[in-house]
Amino acid sequence: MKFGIELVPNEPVFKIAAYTKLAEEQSFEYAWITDHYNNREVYSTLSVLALATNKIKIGAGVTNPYTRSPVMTAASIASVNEIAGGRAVLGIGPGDKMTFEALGLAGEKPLTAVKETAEAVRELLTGKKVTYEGSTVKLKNAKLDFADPKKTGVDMNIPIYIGAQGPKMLETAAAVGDGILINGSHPDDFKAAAVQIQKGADAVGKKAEEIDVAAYTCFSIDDDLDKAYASAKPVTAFIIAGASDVLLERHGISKESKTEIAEAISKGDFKGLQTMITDSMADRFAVVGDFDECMKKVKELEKAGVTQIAAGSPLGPNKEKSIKLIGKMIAEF
Ligand SMILES: C[C@H](OP(=O)(O)OC[C@@H](O)[C@@H](O)[C@@H](O)Cn1c2nc(=O)[nH]c(=O)c-2cc2ccc(O)cc21)C(=O)N[C@@H](CCC(=O)N[C@@H](CCC(=O)O)C(=O)O)C(=O)O
Repeated sequence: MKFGIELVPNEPVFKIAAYTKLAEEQSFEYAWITDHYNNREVYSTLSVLALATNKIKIGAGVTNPYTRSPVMTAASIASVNEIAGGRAVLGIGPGDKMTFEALGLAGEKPLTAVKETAEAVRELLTGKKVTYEGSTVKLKNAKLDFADPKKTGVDMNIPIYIGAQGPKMLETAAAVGDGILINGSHPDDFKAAAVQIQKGADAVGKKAEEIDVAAYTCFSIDDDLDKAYASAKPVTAFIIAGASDVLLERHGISKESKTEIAEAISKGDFKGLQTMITDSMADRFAVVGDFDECMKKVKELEKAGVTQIAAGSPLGPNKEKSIKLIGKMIAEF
C-alpha cells in the first residue's frame, strides 16, 4: 500500500511545505495539492514544495481542463518536474462544478475534456511538436521546447492520475490514467468503482491491476476518539451535502438528511452538525478513529482494491500529530 497526503492550500504555502516535509520524513510517498481558484495557486505551491523536499512525489490533486488550457497545465507541471528533479505527478479531474459558477465556466463535456486534456498533456510532455484535433482540445504544432529530457536531464514521463467518482468518469479514468484518485473512504465505494475501472481498462486493452487506485479520503486520526470524530464531522457534512443520490443510497443517507445537513451548513450551524452527523455516518465517509481503528479501516480499503491511501482533510484535530500517527501506520503496515 502506498501512502499520500492531500493538502488544501488554504493556509500559507510555507505551512503547506512544512506539513509536506514532515510527511516525507514519515515515509509518505505522495503529496497531492488541491486546485480551486479561491485557494493559493497550485503550481506556485508545488514549486515551493519541490524546493522544500527531496524524495516525496508532488502533484496537483486535481486540476481541471477549464481554468487552465492543457498546454499551460503541461508547461506548469513540466516546470515543477524540472525543479523537483523528476518527482512530479499530475491529477486531472472534471473540476468542482460549484466553483465554476463563480467563474462563468460551463464545464461542458467533462468526460471528453478530461480524456483529451490527459492525452494532449502526455504528448506535450514528450517535448515533440504536437498537433491534436479533439472536440475540446485543439493544438497545431505546439511544442514545449524545454520538455526534451536531453535538454533538462529530467524524465518528463509524468504519471497522470484522474480524479473521478461517477461511473463514466471512472471508466474514462481507467482508460487514460496511470492512476485514479477517488473521493471515498469506505470499502463499498471501491467495490462499486472496481466494476467501471475494469470496464474502462478492458476497453483499451489495459490490465486493471496496473492502475494505481487511490482512496482520496477524509482522514481523521487522533488518540482521543471523540476529538477524531468531532474533527471529521464538518468535512463529512460537506461530502453528504454534495453527494449524488447513488452515493447517498449506498451509504443509507436519506435525501431529507442531506437537505437538513446542507441547510445547517448554509446557516453556519457547525455546532448543530456535531449531533446531526452521527459517528456511524462519519464512518461511511471518513477514515476516522484512533490508531488501531484507522489501521483496521485502511486494511479494509486494501481488501477492497485500494492501492494508495491519500490521507485528506482534516487529517485530525492536530495535523502534525496526525501526520506522525499515519507515519507510525506506514512503518507498521
Ligand atoms: C463530471 C462528473 O464526474 P465526477 O467524477 O462524478 O466528478 C465529480 C468530482 O470527481 C469532480 O468534481 C472533481 O473535479 C472533484 N475533485 C476536485 N475538484 C476540484 O475542483 N479541485 C480539486 O482539487 C479536486 C480534487 C479531487 C480529488 C479527487 C477526486 O476524486 C475529485 C476531486 C459526472 O457527473 N460524471 C458522470 C456523468 C458524466 C457526463 O456528464 N457525461 C455526459 C457528457 C459526456 C462528455 O463529456 O462528452 C454524457 O455522458 O453525455 C459520470 O461519470 O457518469
